[in-house]
Amino acid sequence: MNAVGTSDLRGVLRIPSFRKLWTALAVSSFGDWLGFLGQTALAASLASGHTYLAQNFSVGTVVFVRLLPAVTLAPLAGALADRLDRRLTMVIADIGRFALYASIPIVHTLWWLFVATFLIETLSLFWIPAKEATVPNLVPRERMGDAGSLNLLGAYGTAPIAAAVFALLSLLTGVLARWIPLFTTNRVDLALYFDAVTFLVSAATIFSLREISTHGGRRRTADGVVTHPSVFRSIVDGWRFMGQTPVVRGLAVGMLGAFGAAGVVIGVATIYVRDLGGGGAGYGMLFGAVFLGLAIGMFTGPRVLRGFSRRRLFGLSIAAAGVILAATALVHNLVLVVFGALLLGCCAGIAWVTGYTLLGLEVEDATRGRTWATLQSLMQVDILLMVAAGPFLSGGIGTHVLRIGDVTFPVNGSAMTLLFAGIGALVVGLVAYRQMDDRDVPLWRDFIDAVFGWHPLTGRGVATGFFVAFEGGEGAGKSTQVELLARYLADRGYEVVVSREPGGTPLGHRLREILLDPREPAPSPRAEALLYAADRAEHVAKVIRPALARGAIVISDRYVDSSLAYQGGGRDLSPRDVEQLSRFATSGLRPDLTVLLDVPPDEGLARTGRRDRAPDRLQAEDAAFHERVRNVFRQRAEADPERYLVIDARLSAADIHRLVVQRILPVLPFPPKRAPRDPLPSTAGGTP
Ligand SMILES: Nc1ncnc2c1ncn2[C@@H]1O[C@H](COP(=O)(O)OP(=O)(O)OP(=O)(O)O)[C@@H](O)[C@H]1O
Ligand SMILES: Cc1cn([C@H]2C[C@H](O)[C@@H](COP(=O)(O)O)O2)c(=O)[nH]c1=O
Repeated sequence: MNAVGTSDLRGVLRIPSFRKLWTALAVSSFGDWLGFLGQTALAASLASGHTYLAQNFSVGTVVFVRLLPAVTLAPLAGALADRLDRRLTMVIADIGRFALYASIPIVHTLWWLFVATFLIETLSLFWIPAKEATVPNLVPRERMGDAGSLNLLGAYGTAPIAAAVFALLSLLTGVLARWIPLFTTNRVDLALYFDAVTFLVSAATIFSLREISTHGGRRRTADGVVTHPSVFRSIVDGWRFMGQTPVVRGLAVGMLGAFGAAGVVIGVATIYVRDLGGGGAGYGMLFGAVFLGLAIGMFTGPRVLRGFSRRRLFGLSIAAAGVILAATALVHNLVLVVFGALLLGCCAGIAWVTGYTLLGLEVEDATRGRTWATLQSLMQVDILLMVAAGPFLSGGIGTHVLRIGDVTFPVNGSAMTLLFAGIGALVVGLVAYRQMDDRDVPLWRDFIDAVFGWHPLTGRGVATGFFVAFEGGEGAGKSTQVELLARYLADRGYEVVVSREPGGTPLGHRLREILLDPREPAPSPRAEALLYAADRAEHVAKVIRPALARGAIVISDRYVDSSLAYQGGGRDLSPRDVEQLSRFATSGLRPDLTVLLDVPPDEGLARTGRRDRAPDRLQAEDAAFHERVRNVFRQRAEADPERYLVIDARLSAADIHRLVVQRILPVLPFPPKRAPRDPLPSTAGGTP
């Protein structure tokens, strides 16, 4: 899976498991769009003998019941999806949707159409979070942006195809009706049967995908026992998790703000174009420009700004969309407005694909489904409210003329509403930016680095670097492997910075003595956690971030996971407290890869015992302590396989080194700055 080298979308599709999942997504999204067209057409046709109002009402009711499950049941479905076997959930949801779609033309009544539509959408609520939570398990971390773009293509690019197929099937039905009387009475039956089959195809594709994780948000206690939190507990956790994690909070604020503004735009766009003197064509052009901009933003934005911090990009693109929307609202010229709509769509596209990618990368596997579902339901309520509120506000403001001297300016409610929406998006974007900012590098420098690949003052390359942490119990062989890897990469021309915790800085060196020297008075567990955090804060600020900003590879002997394992597991402090402390110390900096050297504690301790110095404070802890430490390390790695490489540390040092090199080489995001000292060995990871 890691061997995908190029950055194009086809590269992601070369990952067989992701290709299958994507095929299922595209087929079932196609089915969704086709189903929407079929359901609304059938609703109109079943009410065709009634008044014009009744026909509208029945179509409106279908749309309403389609949205209802997402608004009311999404968090519950997300929480359940995290607890269920993902593959089975998707297969059952697809088979259910097949049966329900096929039943609609058979039962052929309005009430069953409503009930079946509700049930179909409820099943989709289980399918979507299971799929969302699966993607990061199949795609390497650095390809998540491409995977997000492809998923969007699968989800929305199938809409026009579905519309074309629907039109073709309607024509075909017209022809068939000459011979088969069944098709005379109803012209959408064939489309609905065809649609049902698409879900069977999706079910079969998912069924063959063995790589999908079968676990959900199961919790393990320190001794490895699996426990199941209640559904209620899962939902409460999901809400609390969203509120307490700055990145997810920033994501939620940004997405809700952006969708709210989009809802307002959708609500008042028709009136706005009419106010500008445009007709249907102008309206079409405006929407075409937004969608074209969205596509451009989604596909080119993440590539052009590849080195730019995703967290920064998310808030900034929303803020930029807000500025463009507000400026567009003040321009009374349809051509300029269409141009503004293109730029607006571009920023919205970047924001969407970045937010989607961040959700996959920053939210833990166990809570990803529920976070996504909670966000989705909030966004749907948000957009519905705003679509309704937009025209209401616009109508309330009415139309006025502003006179300054001899010059007059039309002040219309629609434009004012767009102006407010733009200002709202700007504020929300800036709030999200502040919540999520993860870099000390000034924004302008980050931007120039990302766009041009160099910095005009320093002449150095893109400020991304690569960060590897080695973790494991006592005597696992971390220092040995850090040294081997550093030498290997430096020989290949990379700038490598080797460091360790505690003790990677002068301050850290003094803290290390206090923390580990058994002659020093033992700090209380909380004080110990704070001292490790202080060491880390200094290490990140003075060593790691500056090196990454230069584009170096940083290799650290221990990092955050050691605190979670030793203080959170060994000392039994609250893992959440330790995690928050670490996040504060690192301002969210996470390794690109963590290599966990897993060794039974007695074996590792025996290795350290061969040294001629006395055991330090933590080495001197009892066997149960070290067993808890090992369990936490293993649980963390198990929960996030994309970020971890777990190696049995009982292998020889040379074998371990070869495995590390094999994993790391394909994922390094940049070539070495200078030519290698030796030619590369023919097999990755030549024995040291
Ligand atoms: N794969 C290996 N197999 C056997 N012995 C090893 C292996 N790797 C390292 N060693 C030996 O084990 C001892 C501990 O190695 P090292 O210092 O690299 O581990 P460490 O994880 O950094 O230890 P600590 O946690 O105490 O800092 C050293 O004597 C080293 O030579
Ligand atoms: C970073 C970190 C370390 N520890 C412990 C783990 C080890 O016992 C020592 C470091 O010793 P080493 O020889 O350098 O491996 O410190 C910890 O308890 N918490 C931490 O965050």
